[in-house]
Amino acid sequence: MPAKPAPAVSVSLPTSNAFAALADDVDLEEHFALALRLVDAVLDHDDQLVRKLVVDERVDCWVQDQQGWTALHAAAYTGNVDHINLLLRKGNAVWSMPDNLGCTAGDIAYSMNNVAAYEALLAEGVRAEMLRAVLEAAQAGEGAEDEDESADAGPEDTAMADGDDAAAAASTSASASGADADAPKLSTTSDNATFLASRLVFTHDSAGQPIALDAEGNGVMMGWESGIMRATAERMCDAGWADRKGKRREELVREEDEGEREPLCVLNVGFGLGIVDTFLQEYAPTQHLIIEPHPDVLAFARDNGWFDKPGVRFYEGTWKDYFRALEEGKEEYVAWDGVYFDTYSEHYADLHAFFDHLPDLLSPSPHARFSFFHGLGATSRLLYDVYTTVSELHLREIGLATEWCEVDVAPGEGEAARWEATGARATAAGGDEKDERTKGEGEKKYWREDMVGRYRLPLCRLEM
Ligand SMILES: C[S@@+](CC[C@H](N)C(=O)[O-])C[C@H]1O[C@@H](n2cnc3c(N)ncnc32)[C@H](O)[C@@H]1O
Repeated sequence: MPAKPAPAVSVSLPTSNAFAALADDVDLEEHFALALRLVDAVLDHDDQLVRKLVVDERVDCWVQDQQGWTALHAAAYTGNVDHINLLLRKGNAVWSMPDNLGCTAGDIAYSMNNVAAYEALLAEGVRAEMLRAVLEAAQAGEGAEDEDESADAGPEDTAMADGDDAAAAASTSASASGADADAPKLSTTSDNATFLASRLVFTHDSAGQPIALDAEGNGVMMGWESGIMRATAERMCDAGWADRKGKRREELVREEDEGEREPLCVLNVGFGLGIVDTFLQEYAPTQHLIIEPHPDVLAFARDNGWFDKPGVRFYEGTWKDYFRALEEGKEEYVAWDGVYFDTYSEHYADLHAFFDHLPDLLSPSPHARFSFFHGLGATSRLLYDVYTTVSELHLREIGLATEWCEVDVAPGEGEAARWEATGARATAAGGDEKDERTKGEGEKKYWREDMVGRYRLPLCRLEM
């Protein structure tokens, strides 16, 4: 956990665009010296100087010292809520800025047990992210209007106008045609179209667990996530359908045909290694639809017999394609008793957009449940708490109540077996020796258990 910062002796000048906002006649060295003085003034509890620097001198509160601390980190460390509020309201402090160890101010407050400071930063994060969602939705709406106006445009032009899809589709077509050699390289982890166009490797980690790696060596799905997937399937299905477990499928079908039992229909978005689908199969669902667009994942599923399982059907496309197909009447609406969402290289805005379809997807059964993989902001306590709250608020807006259950990810297994998210140690257990992706040195963790604690499993139901 973070230590008290060493005195700020020097700072390297960032190359951020924020400098564009500074007038030419401002002496930058002096500007940064003042900003660092602010960090010290906060640590010294010097209220007068803090106010003078923020209000009168209009010091830039986002400037970081050598440890990456801003004045906001310092205020979180001392637990001074007045300073936090002043920096956020009157300064231009950024609530989510990480220090050199990846800790936000909120993470510092949490580690110091500064409860009021943590709550102030959490409230700021929630406010900021709710506002961001509204702005993004408005922007996407404007994009849709532009799309209508340019109905005669070619496919690339219309794709440009479609919010998140736009950037992805436009960049894919640009790189495929080689039209824009200077365009920034998109990552398989953050751009869905780039991910879907890249090759995957299915191998094993050092503990012999199956893993799927993307073209940059990042884990798309890891066997150690089985605990989360088992708990998810059980939480989604046990309340209404536990008595299907262990029964022969033919018997269940007969009982359904004779009206003695309700059918069970489940929808899973994102197949990965098919782990959650394997647990869902324990309930022998009447219908089990899997939405999956990646050709390598589909081939993996086919090779492992998933296309031959009774009741299982694949929709081979993205979930956005699926909703388009529903609208165009190419797919039939089904009332789903269980819906699970766990895709890759998408953003919170995508998950939020998926939420909006839930009232049309979920069956009226009192046992119908929705869940999603909640790895949102899982590198920081504050970010994880912010996204837990924001997703719950967004679900409430569309009439879903959320219950959170904490899950220990890999009980009984050593720390080394957890959160392995790359092919770093894959070769030991039979990974492909020739593939560079299984030979990495570093281990990129997308989850920091030390910061975040246990996994939070969301379980959502329509409020009747
Ligand atoms: C993390 S894995 C899912 C793991 C799965 N829950 C399991 O238990 O094995 C994510 C999956 O989502 C798929 N995916 C990525 N983008 C998608 C999209 N836009 N629509 C649907 N599926 C998507 C990926 O190809 C991948 O198979």
